[in-house]
Amino acid sequence: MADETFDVARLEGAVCAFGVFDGVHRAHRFLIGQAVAQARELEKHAVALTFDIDPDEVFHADRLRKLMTNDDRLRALADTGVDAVVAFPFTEAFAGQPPADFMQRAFGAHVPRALHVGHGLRFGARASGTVADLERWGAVHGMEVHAHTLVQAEGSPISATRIRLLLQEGKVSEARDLLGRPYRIVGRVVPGRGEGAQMGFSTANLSVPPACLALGEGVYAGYARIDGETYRAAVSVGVSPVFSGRTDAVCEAHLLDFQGTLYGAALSIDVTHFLRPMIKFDTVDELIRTVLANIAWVRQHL
Ligand SMILES: Cc1cc2nc3c(=O)[nH]c(=O)nc-3n(C[C@H](O)[C@H](O)[C@H](O)COP(=O)(O)O)c2cc1C
Ligand SMILES: Nc1ncnc2c1ncn2[C@@H]1O[C@H](COP(=O)(O)OP(=O)(O)O)[C@@H](O)[C@H]1O
Repeated sequence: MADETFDVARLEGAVCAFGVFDGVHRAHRFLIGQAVAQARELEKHAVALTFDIDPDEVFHADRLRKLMTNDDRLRALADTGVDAVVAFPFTEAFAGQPPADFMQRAFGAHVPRALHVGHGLRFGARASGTVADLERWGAVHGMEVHAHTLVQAEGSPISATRIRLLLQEGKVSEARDLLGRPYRIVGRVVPGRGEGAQMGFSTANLSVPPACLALGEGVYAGYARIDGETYRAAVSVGVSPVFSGRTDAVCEAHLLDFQGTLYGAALSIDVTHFLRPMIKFDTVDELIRTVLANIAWVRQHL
């Protein structure tokens, strides 16, 4: 695991990969791999350089659908083979500077040896800074800039936006191909209406901020992790239409072979299969029969 002290002094002479890196998906990991390879060759530090929060949280909070929480993103970056992760504080004052000021503030005090970026990178006020700006600044200050074409899958670039669209449609296995790992839901278990147990299947209600639920409505299978233990799980995403008005849970999970209480626990679920859309059943009996059949499917296939 890399150093997570986020000390900007670590940029001095380092070979950096620079980006937001939501999802830390395959194209991100390729880019970071390029930086790590050059760092090893030059015997310099390899640094993943990012922001502490996703810029979209500041500028597009309304339509935000992140692939990862910021904590998970920083942890995943630390796990890519770099020596350190450096996160700039993403404030409007810092990120909203004209490109020239941004580069001076970001890199002026501790000039990196090289910066690896995606060729479409934008930064600074109104995202007006481009790779060409970085190259000009780099030429003056002794910082190489390597702009990479994004890794492609099935003829088009892998991007966080593309993965978000797949997830919104419930296409978890296509999303997994691009992410390089299953999509993960992270949340805390909160009390629900207390009716699940009577229906024959307890469900842990997960509190997940809408911005952190990129997955579309539907019923899924996956692996839930709690306190280092893994359980197979049947998961519903979206407010139950049968109980709409009486529940606001956006994610519920039944953990197979778990007994006990989960209230307050941090739960993560790696979602591996789409089972079916959410259904507005006419009767609760029909709902119970269908969910029990979904749970049986998970028992058999996972
Ligand atoms: C695997 C699974 C699938 C579900 N599918 C549906 C569904 O298709 N339609 C629906 O209205 N609710 C669905 N639910 C939600 C259940 O109705 C809900 O878990 C139940 O009402 C218990 O709620 P409570 O925990 O708040 O008491 C599903 C729940 C799970 C765990
Ligand atoms: N196998 C299980 N899967 C999920 N939650 C379980 C399981 N066994 C026990 N629980 C506990 O039961 C709670 C859910 O019970 P439930 O009757 O559905 O009420 P609630 O309305 O609080 O969701 C969970 O939050 C968890 O603490």
